[in-house]
Amino acid sequence: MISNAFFHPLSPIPGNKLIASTRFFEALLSLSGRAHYCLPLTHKLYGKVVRVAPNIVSVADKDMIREILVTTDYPKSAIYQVFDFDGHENLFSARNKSFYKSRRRLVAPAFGLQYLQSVEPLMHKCIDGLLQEIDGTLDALPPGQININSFMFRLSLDIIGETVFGQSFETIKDDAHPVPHQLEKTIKQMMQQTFIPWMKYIDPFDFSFRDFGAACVKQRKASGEAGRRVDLLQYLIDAQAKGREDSNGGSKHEDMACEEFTDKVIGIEACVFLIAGADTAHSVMTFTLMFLIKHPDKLIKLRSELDLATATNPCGSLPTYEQIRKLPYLTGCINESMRLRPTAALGIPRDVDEDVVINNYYFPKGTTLLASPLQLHLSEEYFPQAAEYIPERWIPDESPFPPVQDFTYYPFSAGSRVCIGKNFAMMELRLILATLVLSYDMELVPNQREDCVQYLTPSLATGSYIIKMKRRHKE
Ligand code: HEM
Repeated sequence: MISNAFFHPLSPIPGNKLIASTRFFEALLSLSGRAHYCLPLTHKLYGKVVRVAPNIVSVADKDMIREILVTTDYPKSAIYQVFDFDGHENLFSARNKSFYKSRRRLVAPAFGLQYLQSVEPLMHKCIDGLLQEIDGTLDALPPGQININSFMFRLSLDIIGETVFGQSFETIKDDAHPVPHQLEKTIKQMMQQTFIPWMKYIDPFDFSFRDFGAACVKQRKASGEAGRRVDLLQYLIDAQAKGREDSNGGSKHEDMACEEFTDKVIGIEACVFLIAGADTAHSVMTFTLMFLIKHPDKLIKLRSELDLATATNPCGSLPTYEQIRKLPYLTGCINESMRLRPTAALGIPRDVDEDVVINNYYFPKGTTLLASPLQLHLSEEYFPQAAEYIPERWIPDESPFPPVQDFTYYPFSAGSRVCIGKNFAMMELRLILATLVLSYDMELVPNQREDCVQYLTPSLATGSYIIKMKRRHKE
């Protein structure tokens, strides 16, 4: 510990010597889900670049973040190995850049705006199911108190089920489907085994959800032309077929990833979308509603914008994406929520692959750099009144503040490894928020706990946020 604290090549980096000398505190805070409370404090005490474990440095300097994520684009950290579900890298876990490039090229068009618009009816179907369940709960449980956190969690799972696996998990109706439970357990195990690797011998991963992914691929293929659907699974299956065709035709696909794009691999990538796409959207949705309910003036303003945009819709019909996708206040409300509660609050880990000096700091090969969004998102220097929820700051004509600077805000990461599901997520978030705000009057239920735990994503420590909801009757 003494050697780590005082004689390690990273010891000149500011930070608490005791914390920096061992992984104990990192493990303690991460496993308790409370590290996000300490990280800002550490930066406040020691500055924008802070050593937080023997080999790990948290960085909250926008120019260094650009260097780490974009300019040099350091590879993802070895920590991601824990996401190699079958011992092979996948889109999320890939550290090998050439493998990653070819896999992303194969998968990315499925997340292009054009293709995504074709999955809109599937999202609508799930959102419609949500409204029915909320209405049912409101009828059954006057005075209309709803745990919106639970509804958002279940809805985000169902949307991924419907759009990625070709079948909803129907969690909005009941908790019976095994996959979400297996997934929750596996994520907990992953966190644990990042710090305590030998736990894998005592509590091995439950990989049954991986078999579910493969079974969905098999089932889709077996159903032939009649079973075709416009969803992400179909896109991946078609991409596989196209890759094989190219190879057979002599014009062998330039990348190896196609040949390796087996049914099993497609199933695993689908599970990756489930892990990366369900909890993230759930937490953003819950926090956005929470902020709006606590700021009724903002909620009224958002509703006016939505009412105007959907004025010609027949009563009871859901807003279409075309109607809402460019609404500035709707986007501002979501952006502002992701600023205050970024998903990757503990930082985006990248490994330095050779000895380097960045901004006069020396980092030996093997250092893990955490690009920390939380610190920048909450910085008064870049976001005046940083602790306040002010969606107007995202609308140039309305913002009382200077424009948001590059690399001070990156809720979806940045550079080559930016979230592939960003367009998907924004579409989902806009559709859900617009529908709820148009359909219900919502009110705060005071005196609830709002503290968060942060594992892969932030979530409410109690797992609950109750709001008062009432079906809206338009004047
Ligand atoms: C509001 C919702 C979302 C947020 C805030 C979010 C945020 C992020 C962030 C910060 C990363 C970088 C993580 C890292 O480097 O460790 C990421 C990566 C990723 N996200 Fe999202 N995400 C969201 C929704 C989704 C959805 C809906 C999907 C898929 C359906 C998805 C799929 C992925 C994948 C596959 C990656 C890895 C990309 C790569 O490494 O190239 N995300 N996301």
